[in-house]
Amino acid sequence: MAATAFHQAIGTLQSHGYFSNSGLNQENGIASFRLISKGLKLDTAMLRRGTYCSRKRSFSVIEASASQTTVFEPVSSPSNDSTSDSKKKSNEAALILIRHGESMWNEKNLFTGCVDVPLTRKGVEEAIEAGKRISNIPVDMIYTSALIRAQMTAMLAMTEHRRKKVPIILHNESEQARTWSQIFSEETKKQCIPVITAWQLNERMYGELQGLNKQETADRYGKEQVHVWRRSYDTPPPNGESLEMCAERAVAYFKEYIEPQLLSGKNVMIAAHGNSLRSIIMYLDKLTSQEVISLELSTGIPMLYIFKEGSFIRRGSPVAPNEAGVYAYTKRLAQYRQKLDEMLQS
Ligand SMILES: O=C(O)[C@H](O)COP(=O)(O)O
Repeated sequence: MAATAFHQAIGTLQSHGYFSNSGLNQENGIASFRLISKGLKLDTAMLRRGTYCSRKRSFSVIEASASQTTVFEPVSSPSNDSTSDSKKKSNEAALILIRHGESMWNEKNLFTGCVDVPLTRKGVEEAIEAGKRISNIPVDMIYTSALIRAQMTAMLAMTEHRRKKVPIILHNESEQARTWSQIFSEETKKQCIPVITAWQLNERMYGELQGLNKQETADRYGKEQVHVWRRSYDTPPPNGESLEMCAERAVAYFKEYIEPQLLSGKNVMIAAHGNSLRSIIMYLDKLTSQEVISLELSTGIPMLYIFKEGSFIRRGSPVAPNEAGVYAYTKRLAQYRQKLDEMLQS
């Protein structure tokens, strides 16, 4: 039955000119075809037999691909529901930065860098505690590195958010990943927060120090030399990245992809790493290469910035979900908190 319906759907699409002459190549129940739709040449879409049999669903798959949308458009929170461009420019937006919770190699005091290690139980608890602290602050989009310790931190923190939107990691690594992760309910999409993973936000690559014990390394090379490798701006560890080299990818990504979202009024959380975040904070706070040496970030502590008219105002770390100070920072945060209270009391 599914096969027949599948062929009917494909036939319908074919009759509407959705296919080029390449036709269909059906193996193992997978039909791969080139789509020519609405003048847009679409990448080959992979459809699994029986999943997209209904004609409507096939069109929705194509429309989604045609518009090249991500899985869903982030819905702006009450605090920034303005639409006109001029209002967007005056929008405030909250930016939350959070270094991942304690990792298993933090616990062992090993240099980690780009090695993909998970959180410890303490790191999980730190992430949940961080979520409590930001539970009343609006989050419309989440960016994490490609490393699991940052992704775990973001997802665990959001379990504590009072808005109860569902963070969903976007999969754009292939057309199939994009197609197979489609959401077919507009209402459900509104209850989701897109999570974008970016290697550019990965921890600085620690080169030949990765996996070495930090104390043993200091004993071997000297405390001063290790401090220079760990905290200086332009001195890389052996065959690794300096903070400057890390900034060249992390800050560039922030400026190109994250800052435009803030400018449009989207509230953003970034879950990343000690050094990739140091490089971003150096940009936000306009620190010199001398000042950044003393910048240290603890694991799992959220930091709040308010982005307004192109400037970043550092607001420190909310120490509690009901900390009055957090909501005194801007009217919009106070309004959002009030709407949350009303929504949860109704
Ligand atoms: O990569 C690591 O080892 C940690 O994430 C940060 O290490 P650091 O505090 O030595 O920069």
